[in-house]
Amino acid sequence: MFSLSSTVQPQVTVPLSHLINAFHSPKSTSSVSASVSQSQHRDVVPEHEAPSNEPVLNLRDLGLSELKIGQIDQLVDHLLPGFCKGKNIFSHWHTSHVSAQSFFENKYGYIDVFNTLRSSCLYRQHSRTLKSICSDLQYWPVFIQSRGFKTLKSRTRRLQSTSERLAETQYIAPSFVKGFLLRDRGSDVETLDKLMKTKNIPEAHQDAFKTGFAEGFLKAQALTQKTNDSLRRTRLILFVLLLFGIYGLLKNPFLSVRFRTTTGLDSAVDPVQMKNVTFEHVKGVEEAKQELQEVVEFLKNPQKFTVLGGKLPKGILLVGPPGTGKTLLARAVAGEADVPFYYASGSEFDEMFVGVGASRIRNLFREAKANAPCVIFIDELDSVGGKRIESPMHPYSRQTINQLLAEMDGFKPNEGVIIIGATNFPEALDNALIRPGRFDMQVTVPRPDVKGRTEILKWYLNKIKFDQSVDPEIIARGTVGFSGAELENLVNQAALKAAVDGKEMVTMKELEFSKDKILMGPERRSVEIDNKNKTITAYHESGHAIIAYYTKDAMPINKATIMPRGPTLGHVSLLPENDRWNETRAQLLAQMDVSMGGRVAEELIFGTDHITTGASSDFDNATKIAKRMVTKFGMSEKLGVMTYSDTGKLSPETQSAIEQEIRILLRDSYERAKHILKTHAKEHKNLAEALLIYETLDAKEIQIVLEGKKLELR
Ligand SMILES: Nc1ncnc2c1ncn2[C@@H]1O[C@H](COP(=O)(O)OP(=O)(O)OP(=O)(O)O)[C@@H](O)[C@H]1O
Ligand SMILES: [Zn+2]
Repeated sequence: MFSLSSTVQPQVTVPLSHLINAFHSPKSTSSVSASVSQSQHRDVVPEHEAPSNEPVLNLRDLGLSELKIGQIDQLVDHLLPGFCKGKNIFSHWHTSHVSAQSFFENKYGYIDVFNTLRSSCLYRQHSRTLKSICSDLQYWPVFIQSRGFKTLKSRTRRLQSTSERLAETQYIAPSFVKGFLLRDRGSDVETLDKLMKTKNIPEAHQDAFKTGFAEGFLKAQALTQKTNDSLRRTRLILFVLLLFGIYGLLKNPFLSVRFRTTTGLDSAVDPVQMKNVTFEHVKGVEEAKQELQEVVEFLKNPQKFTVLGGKLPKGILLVGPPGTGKTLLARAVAGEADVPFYYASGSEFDEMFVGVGASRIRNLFREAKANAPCVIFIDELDSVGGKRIESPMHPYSRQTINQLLAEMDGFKPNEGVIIIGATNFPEALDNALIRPGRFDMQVTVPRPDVKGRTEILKWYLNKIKFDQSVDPEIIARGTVGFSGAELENLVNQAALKAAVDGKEMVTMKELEFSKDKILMGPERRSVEIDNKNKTITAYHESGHAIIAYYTKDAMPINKATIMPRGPTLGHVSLLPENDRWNETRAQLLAQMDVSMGGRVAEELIFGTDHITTGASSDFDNATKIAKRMVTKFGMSEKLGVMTYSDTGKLSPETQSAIEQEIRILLRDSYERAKHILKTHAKEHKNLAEALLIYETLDAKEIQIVLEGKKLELR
């Protein structure tokens, strides 16, 4: 039955919820008539509004929280004699709230405070759930004065026992799960009622039962607190992980490049130890290697050079076309001297953001100086050290180059830092960079000559399996103007071709094939060329070959083919015996004659009406040679030994004189070619027919055909 002592628990706020439970319990556990009376009562009460300025106090404030089981019963009995037996008050009177109260007052001589309390708080909004009412009544409106009593001792004991029990509960399930399970306090209160009813708990045990229930509630509260703590901890851990994640992403090479780009903080390049690259790896650039040898000596033993007070260059500028081995040489210098090698590309310093390029240069030099002796290599120096022109594309280039100049001035020549710069356009460099004290030593790295090309080809051929019949010199002769990188690529392509064809070794055929592919583009085997066009091409190409063969100063023939390749339908290749440093007038005229051979052949064999467009590039070539002979080489009697650079600015007379001379040279060449082809019409026909059968003929085969011998069938 109603018992305050059993519901009030020694904890600050909790007992109030249970107090509601206590108020609620007579209703739910009383007889049917009692509940009827209450429901009617509730019907009436809603019109009644409790005073809004009710003083509110919790049980602790009232001192009731410290009461032991049974003590509150006594207290209530004392204050309200007969209250505990007074259920008939609620059940027998079908009166309004006000009259019920005054009746009570008349009968007992004091106001029924509990009725007031019930009417103002509990039943004011009867449609609300028990749970919400419980939360409303965290505080108990009080109309009577009361004194509380507590002892420190009892309080300590209570706290102890609470924490002990809490600890027990914690091990049962994860705290956040408990938090969820125990959050619904309202339903707990309801459950207590039901439990009391359904379990038929004897009156003697009800106190203990309720105490236990209240303690459970306390644990739930403590667990909720614990859940909040653990959630906070989880959030903190997630935040720390997020920070780590962001840091990790920034360390990622791809993103860090972006990071560097925007901040320029970490721009120095890690040094690379270049032991495995030596001068032995760089072929065909003997002069450059000799010049760099003294730098290697200096890096190995700086004292030897400084004892006599001599100064070595701070900067060395490697000048040469792309792919000729400038980077390789710089690496070889570091490798020979066994010092760290710092690589930086000029374009890395070319930044849109102010100060970034300059700060990178600073970082690079700072690191290098700390690791001297060493080599700093700046590739594409022109992109950082170009002339300091104001350009919207490179707004801060001035700053960067100034920083580079300052850094180069900033260390003594004997500190052991050697800066090697490389460029394809030395003329584009800022003059301040190439004055003595900066890049004051220039080393030219030219395209390799035929000897150099042969060496480079041998070097790379030795890295693959090749047939003994391979003659690197022949390939070298046919690859005039190739750089080291292009020759390396040629050998590699030949190896790939051999692999595709299922061969065990690379032969001359694959090397020739890859040379033509690089020079003229890939073969177009799939192209269907009709017989008529094939025949025209065969006579056209044999025309070139016949002129080359029968002209004294023409280059030796290497090969003739009617296999379409790149934009051409066929071609004849000629090989100089050696790289030509100079060309004679006779050689130039011979080249023009060979070019004319194609068109002359078409005209002689098929007639003027059937000449084709296929000779246009031949004429281009011949015209260029004739023009240079007249305007540059002083090889025209009429115009004399004089150069004419900008023909557009010349007087009309001079212009027409130049034009006439070129015309005469070309016409004479055409006539000479015609004469040769008419003279060797038979050989011309034989060669064309052989080409139609074999598609490609090498130098030896051409010779056999032109000597009138039969070719062995392949
Ligand atoms: N003289 C050479 N001897 C051997 N290999 C060479 C030579 N020249 C070029 N190579 C090959 O070509 C590659 C590219 O050459 P490298 O990068 O040194 O040329 P580069 O002159 O620095 O070109 P760029 O001016 O384009 O930077 C080298 O790694 C090497 O494999
Ligand atoms: Zn031609």
